[in-house]
Amino acid sequence: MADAQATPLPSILLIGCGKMGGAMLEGWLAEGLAPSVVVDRHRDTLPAPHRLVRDVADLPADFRPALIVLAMKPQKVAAAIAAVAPLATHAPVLSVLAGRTVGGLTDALRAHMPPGAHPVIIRSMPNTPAAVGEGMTVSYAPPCASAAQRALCDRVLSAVGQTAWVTHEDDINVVTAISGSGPAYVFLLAELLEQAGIEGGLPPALARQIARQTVSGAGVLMQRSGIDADELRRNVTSPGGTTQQALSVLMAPDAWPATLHAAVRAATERAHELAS
Ligand SMILES: NC(=O)c1ccc[n+]([C@@H]2O[C@H](COP(=O)([O-])OP(=O)(O)OC[C@H]3O[C@@H](n4cnc5c(N)ncnc54)[C@H](OP(=O)(O)O)[C@@H]3O)[C@@H](O)[C@H]2O)c1
Ligand code: PRO
Repeated sequence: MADAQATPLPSILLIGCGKMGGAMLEGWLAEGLAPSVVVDRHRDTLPAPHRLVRDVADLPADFRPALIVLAMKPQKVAAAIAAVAPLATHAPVLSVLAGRTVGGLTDALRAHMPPGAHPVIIRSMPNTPAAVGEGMTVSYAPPCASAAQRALCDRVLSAVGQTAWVTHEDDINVVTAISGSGPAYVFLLAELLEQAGIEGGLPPALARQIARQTVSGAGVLMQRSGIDADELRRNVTSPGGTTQQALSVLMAPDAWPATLHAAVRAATERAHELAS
């Protein structure tokens, strides 16, 4: 979260301002981003002094960002590489692309750089709660990244939530399957609870209200109390009561424990497949 004593947010080139790039940008704008440039085909407006362009071919010639953030779909990065390469000789590149490796991105950029030039790529996996300053971002910095470049990325990412670092790049794929994709699993839980309420005969508006507030209230309780999740679960579970009955279904070995582990494995494998 924002730290009043922290250094100001630097000037950024953000390429791709959709669900994830847009979520991070919300947080950065709220915290006073230095004059920056956003590249996106779909965004309509950006408050001054920031500049919005539709295509990397339209980057202002005078613009020298302190950090380049890649936030397009992994399959779309190739189209931006040639335009990014000249800027990446001066500024580190923070990639939030699922699966794409530091080595793959480095090779792609170097193909458009003078001989001997070496871009610095920091690979991060944020999540969309960044939009409200409650993100979780885990990053990997290769050995060629300086302490200052790493600190710069941490400053930018910690403006939109919590940060952590891993020392093995491969761990980012598991992180992707848990905290990167994880908000979707939680939102699915809210959807299913709402549907169950409607099927149980509740008015739809009430089913929606209780599902949403239960998911968000439980999250806030977990965060503020610092109590372990299993203890918080036991606090809800009266012996012989309703919760125990429900949990005997959900916690059966072939139910949530198996399903969630299989889901995380599937997402991790997909992150590996996207690697290049
Ligand atoms: N969504 C998440 O929860 C999440 C979490 C962690 C990481 N990520 C990563 O973040 C990246 C973006 O995901 P997203 O869900 O935010 O995708 P998204 O909503 O599709 O946003 C990407 C945006 O970038 C635009 N774009 C891509 N290349 C461009 C270019 N060369 N010039 C101008 N605009 C360009 C896209 O426009 P077009 O559609 O027209 O190309 C789109 O508006 C992915 O690599 C993903 O792995 C996402
Ligand atoms: N969204 C991206 C995906 O689904 C990466 C994590 C969350 O691939």
